[in-house]
Amino acid sequence: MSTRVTFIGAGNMASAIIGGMIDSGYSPSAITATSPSDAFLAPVNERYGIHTNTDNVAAVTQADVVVLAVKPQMMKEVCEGLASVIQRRRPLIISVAAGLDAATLEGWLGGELAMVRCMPNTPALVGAGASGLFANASVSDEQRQLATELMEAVGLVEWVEEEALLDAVTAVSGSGPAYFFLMFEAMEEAGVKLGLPAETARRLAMQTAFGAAKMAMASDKTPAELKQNVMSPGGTTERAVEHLESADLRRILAEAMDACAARAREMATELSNR
Ligand SMILES: NC(=O)C1=CN([C@@H]2O[C@H](COP(=O)(O)OP(=O)(O)OC[C@H]3O[C@@H](n4cnc5c(N)ncnc54)[C@H](O)[C@@H]3O)[C@@H](O)[C@H]2O)C=CC1
Ligand SMILES: O=C(O)[C@@H]1CCC=N1
Repeated sequence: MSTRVTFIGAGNMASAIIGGMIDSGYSPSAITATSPSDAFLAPVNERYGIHTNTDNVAAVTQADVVVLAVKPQMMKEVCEGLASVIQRRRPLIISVAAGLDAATLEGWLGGELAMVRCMPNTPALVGAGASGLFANASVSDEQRQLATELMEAVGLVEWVEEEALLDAVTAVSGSGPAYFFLMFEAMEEAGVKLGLPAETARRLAMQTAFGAAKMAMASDKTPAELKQNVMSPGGTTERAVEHLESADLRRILAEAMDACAARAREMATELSNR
């Protein structure tokens, strides 16, 4: 029998992981998602044919794995409501919440548990996610393997051995899709100013990002070498890249990612003191 997975929350991140799991062959009948309102559940039910439930406690009574996928601000209330059934049943807990540490979640869930913290990203929806995972000391090798299999169903998995490094993962890949979407918006706008139809500029920008990522992943060369290969001496790319470097794109990105990781730490403090 396949592992029964219950998602608490059926929003962007849960739907992305569920969609990816189903595309990669997970049985919809082994997956349940919850939300307080049927309005959120109807789309995942119709789209994926999974079980849905507005009652969190009922939804975890048969679960082998419980994925906590509500907003960090909702997590305390949700965990406290689940504590007794979770302590009785002791499933593997996987939390995808940004900035909430395992010890705080265990406290809200009534005590020591096997817990994996996962920082996924929304491209999980198309099987191209990137997740950073951390396991607390109660997680067995078998459970680690289970978490790896679950998240590998929706993309790349990288384990980190220090929980604090999940904030760095958040800065790189958890929030990272938004940086690239921003680039698409900006490249489309700039392409339109140069005379292209918006749709043409958007398609070209997206295909270029896709091609660059695919090529970099398949190549033995470093990104610096691949960049150099595009930059003919005295040519067009050189001019553009010089402009990006002198406008300090690297510093801007580093500062944005520092701010992201700092916000994850700040959320941890704010939320654990509630
Ligand atoms: N959106 C993203 O790109 C990423 C989000 N995350 C994390 O995923 C978690 C969820 O974020 P999103 O999916 O973006 O939020 P969302 O707002 O799209 O989804 C939250 C879901 O929780 C449900 N919910 C609210 N109260 C509930 C309750 N009492 N019981 C059960 N369900 C309840 C809502 O109905 C909704 O379906 C957050 O903790 C976030 O930090 C992590 C990585 C990336
Ligand atoms: O913005 C957020 O807080 C969540 C966590 C990483 C991506 N989205």
